[in-house]
Amino acid sequence: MLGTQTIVRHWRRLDTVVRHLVRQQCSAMDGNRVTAGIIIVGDEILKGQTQDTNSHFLCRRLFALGVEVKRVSVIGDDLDDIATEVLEFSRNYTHVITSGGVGPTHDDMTFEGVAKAFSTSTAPHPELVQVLKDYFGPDNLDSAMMKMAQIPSTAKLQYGVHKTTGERTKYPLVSVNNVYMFPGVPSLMERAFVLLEDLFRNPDVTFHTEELYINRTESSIAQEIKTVADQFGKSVVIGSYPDLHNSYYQVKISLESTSQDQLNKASVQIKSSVPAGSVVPFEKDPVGTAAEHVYDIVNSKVDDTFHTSVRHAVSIIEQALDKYTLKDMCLGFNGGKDCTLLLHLFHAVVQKKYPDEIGKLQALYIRSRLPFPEVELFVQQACKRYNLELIRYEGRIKENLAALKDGHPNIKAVLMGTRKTDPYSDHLDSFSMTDADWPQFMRVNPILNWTYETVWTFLRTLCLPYCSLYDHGYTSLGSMNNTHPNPSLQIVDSNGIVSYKPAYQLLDNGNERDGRNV
Ligand SMILES: Cc1cc2nc3c(=O)[nH]c(=O)nc-3n(C[C@H](O)[C@H](O)[C@H](O)COP(=O)(O)OP(=O)(O)OC[C@H]3O[C@@H](n4cnc5c(N)ncnc54)[C@H](O)[C@@H]3O)c2cc1C
Ligand SMILES: [Co+2]
Ligand SMILES: [K+]
Ligand SMILES: [Mg+2]
Repeated sequence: MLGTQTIVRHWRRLDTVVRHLVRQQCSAMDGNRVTAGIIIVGDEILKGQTQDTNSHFLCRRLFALGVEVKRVSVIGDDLDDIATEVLEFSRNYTHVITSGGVGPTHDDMTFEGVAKAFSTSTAPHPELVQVLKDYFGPDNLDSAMMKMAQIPSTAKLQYGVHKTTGERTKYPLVSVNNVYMFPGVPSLMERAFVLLEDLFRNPDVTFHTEELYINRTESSIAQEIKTVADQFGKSVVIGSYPDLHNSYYQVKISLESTSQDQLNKASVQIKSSVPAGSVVPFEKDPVGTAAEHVYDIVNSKVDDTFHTSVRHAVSIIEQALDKYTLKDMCLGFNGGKDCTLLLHLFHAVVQKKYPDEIGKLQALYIRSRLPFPEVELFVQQACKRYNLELIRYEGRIKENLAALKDGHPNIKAVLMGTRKTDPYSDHLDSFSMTDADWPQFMRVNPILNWTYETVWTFLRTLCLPYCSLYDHGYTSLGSMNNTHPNPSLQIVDSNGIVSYKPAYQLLDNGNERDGRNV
């Protein structure tokens, strides 16, 4: 006798085989092609009041998923036009993606248009009604909003899944047959698409990609890149993206191909045609790879100043983590280069010690009287990047440390980016209690003996983001009223125009604080 489970198992296997055969058959018929048509819906686009950027976004993403976009159509908010276009696209392409016309106002007609294309009508979808209630709150739900739940009777709701958290999105996408109806607002459309893109992926096409980072202006290399792009034609798609605010490169060149071999050839070609030394190493995700890269340095056999400094700092942070829990500790963070590198080391050590559940690091930011907006912005960005719990005060350090004692009695130790060359710091040890007349905290100083040069070697070899002021000649940051670019970095061109070299080019360690009055 066969048990139920066995039958189910056999049935599943048979099902898999059948599916496989069907897929092979289909692939043979259409040569593994997955196609798409995009319909952009909106009067405002046809009138030139809004520029359509959604089709560009969709084309780029679909291409990367191995989907051939065959046609993009822009139509107005007209029921019959929508119905006609959707029906035709639906017959001709594997996937149809519409953008726009799914909102609550009278001119949003995509759902009705799609219903008409498939000879059905719209009706309130109970699950979507509930979603709308949860999303907007039952009190904010007027009849106009309820219109968004009026969808074709044969519609399906597609929920996206966040790739990192595995969480399901709150708001679903509506689809009928092979037609997927996205919102028109670019940020909403992009977010929804990214989470649902597996619906469209062509499993038979693999895209190989590479990115090259070049520290020259885009115009100075444009001709060389064009020559390579022309030579490889459609076999390697080459894109060029300037970045005006990156500390490491000026242009990102992206290469995409279905052939790894062709991709490699194009990459070699580009590297040999741009000026020597202009292709720079760049790490896109320094935070995610922090532990890996930091411990590579720690475990390497090299014994120069840089490696010894990193090794020593890591061991101090590890000792601190043996003595204190994450809740007992915070990092003194004011956006400067020293605590920026320390933040990275701290993150790396915690990532290594608790790989599964990296807790939130606490950071203490005592905002100065006149902070640079660049510093404020950088602190915000760092919080996001490293997922920091920011404790923020304003004014004098000593008074705010007293406030910290009251407000956060759990905090016993503060990691600090102090170096011996800082004022009043040459007597400090790796672990030093605050002075007797200060609120009592253990100051943990992992980088006391680091030199200016080592600080920059660390930041730059790990491609860490740092406050943009350092790229404009500032070498030490205080308040706006007492900090200037460092005079030894000044350059004056033949027209008398003054500019400053970046901080990491300062040669003499002795004059790091020359741009500060205090
Ligand atoms: C937690 C803490 C404890 C201190 N204890 C003492 C003490 O016992 N005796 C004493 O005389 N002075 C103490 N100070 C003041 C300290 O010595 C410096 O005056 C102050 O850090 C500014 O120094 P700087 O500009 O030379 O160095 P910076 O290079 O600006 O600062 C050194 C490091 O201090 C931390 N830090 C500096 N300013 C801030 C800020 N606004 N918010 C958060 N973190 C900051 C950062 O980790 C930074 O890397 C303390 C400061 C802090 C933040
Ligand atoms: Co700038
Ligand atoms: K740049
Ligand atoms: Mg400093």
